[in-house]
Amino acid sequence: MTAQIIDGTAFAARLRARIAAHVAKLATQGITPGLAVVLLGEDPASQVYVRSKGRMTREVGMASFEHRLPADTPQDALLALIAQLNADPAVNGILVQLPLPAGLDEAAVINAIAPEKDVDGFHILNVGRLATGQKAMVPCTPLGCLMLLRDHLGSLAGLNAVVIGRSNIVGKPMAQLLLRDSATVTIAHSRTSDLPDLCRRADILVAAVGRPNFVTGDWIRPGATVIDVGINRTEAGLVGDVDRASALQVAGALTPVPGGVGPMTIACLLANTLTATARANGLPDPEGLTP
Ligand SMILES: Nc1nc2c(c(=O)[nH]1)N[C@@H](CN(C=O)c1ccc(C(=O)N[C@@H](CCC(=O)O)C(=O)O)cc1)CN2
Repeated sequence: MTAQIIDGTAFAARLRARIAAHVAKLATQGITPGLAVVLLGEDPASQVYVRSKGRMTREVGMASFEHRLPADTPQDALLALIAQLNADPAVNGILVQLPLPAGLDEAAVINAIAPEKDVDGFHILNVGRLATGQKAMVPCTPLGCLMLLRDHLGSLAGLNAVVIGRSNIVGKPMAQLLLRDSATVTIAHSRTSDLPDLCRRADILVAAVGRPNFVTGDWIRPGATVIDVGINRTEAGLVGDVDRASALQVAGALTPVPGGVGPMTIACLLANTLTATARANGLPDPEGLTP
């Protein structure tokens, strides 16, 4: 068997085109969605992501506000900037690029963002809303994975899903979204016993562990849909958490790295910014952009 490659780059481009059409419609009502991105320090990968976010925000017709601060910015100054963005009516979405430099309290920073502008979906209120099935802002990477899964599989109801990784950014919200779609969900992690055997029972396998080529073909149930969230920079270049060559022989479908989940992250950030703008203006949620 040779797995189908799920083309996240193409899907994300179509999603951004739909978002641009929504933004153009809002412009006729005098509304321009605004996204503020805050970057602290000089982490090279974060700089690339923030630059891409700014470019794609402008490409869909939204206003982009970039705030670049030194790595040694005191927490008080960062919280003061967030308070200013919370109060700014031109800003509908606020994102603080992670990871933060050492010494800053990530939870305090995230929870200082107004929940309705928290387009990352990391604020404790949005986490709780997602967990209890209420209207929330949903983290971008898992939302992108869900869109790819629904597009490929249709209904996820009754399918066995295994999520490897329990991070707040990907693993936990991914599990919540799969559960919401009536999959039977197991979250696995470094202490899970007999992980390969557990994975072999999965119709949907999501790998979000941050270890290059961790999941090999012999862990995969024949025909399973495999979502690779890993972005690992190695001497061999950028690789995922899934060993592509062996996985392709067994899986039914696989997201590649690069070009799978990664591009969906920024497209879903724009989707969330549009959703936040619609809600701020008392308009219905744009169709197909929220779970
Ligand atoms: N505040 C946040 N910080 C971080 C998030 C996030 O969602 N919110 N996620 C990641 C980084 N990230 C966006 O910020 C991100 C990662 C990867 C990609 C992407 O397009 N990847 C490409 C490869 C690009 C490359 O060469 O590096 C791909 O997989 O095809 C976009 C955004 C951590 N921080």
